[in-house]
Amino acid sequence: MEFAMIIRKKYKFYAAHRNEELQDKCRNLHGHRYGIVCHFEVQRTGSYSTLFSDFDDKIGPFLKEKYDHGMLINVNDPLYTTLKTHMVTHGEDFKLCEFQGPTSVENLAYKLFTEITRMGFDLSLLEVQETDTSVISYDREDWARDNEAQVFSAAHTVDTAQ
Ligand SMILES: Nc1nc2c(c(=O)[nH]1)N=C([C@H](O)[C@H](O)COP(=O)(O)OP(=O)(O)OP(=O)(O)O)CN2
Repeated sequence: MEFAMIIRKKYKFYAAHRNEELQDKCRNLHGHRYGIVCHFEVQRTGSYSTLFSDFDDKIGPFLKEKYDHGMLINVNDPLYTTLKTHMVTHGEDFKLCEFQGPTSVENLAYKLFTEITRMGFDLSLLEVQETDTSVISYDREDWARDNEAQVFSAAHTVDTAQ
């Protein structure tokens, strides 16, 4: 007999960003320790369902490579062009994690949900913690709505290269 259950896995990465559209302290370049909790729906047929390592072997390295010690940046933020110019003129290679819209935690959740789903995992809920006091819970319905609304106008250019 097969039945569904949930496995919860936690990850984290450190990244810089800013909220260029907000008229407060969040406009400044600053950093966060982003805490990610993935709720995966898995099928259980015996003593084991999906092994923890099946998640860790893919998601851990992905977050390390694409996000950790990088900068989340809206490609429409003028700072993006400035950083790209700096990289060319100074021969530096910053880790820029490109968003097609503001780097809000809501948009980060959308992007991560998309990327993790495209890896073949069945996410039912994603929690993203940006600060000590703020966590968002983002589920399948949120993702379906965001896809429908095309939250990023070029939403489906999300980079999933691994
Ligand atoms: N709905 C959202 N609100 C805010 C977002 C967001 O992505 N979505 N982001 C921010 C900023 O990134 C900010 O860094 C976090 O702000 P804040 O909660 O004010 O963080 P603090 O830990 O500094 O809170 P204090 O209570 O002032 O210590 C803001 N809002």
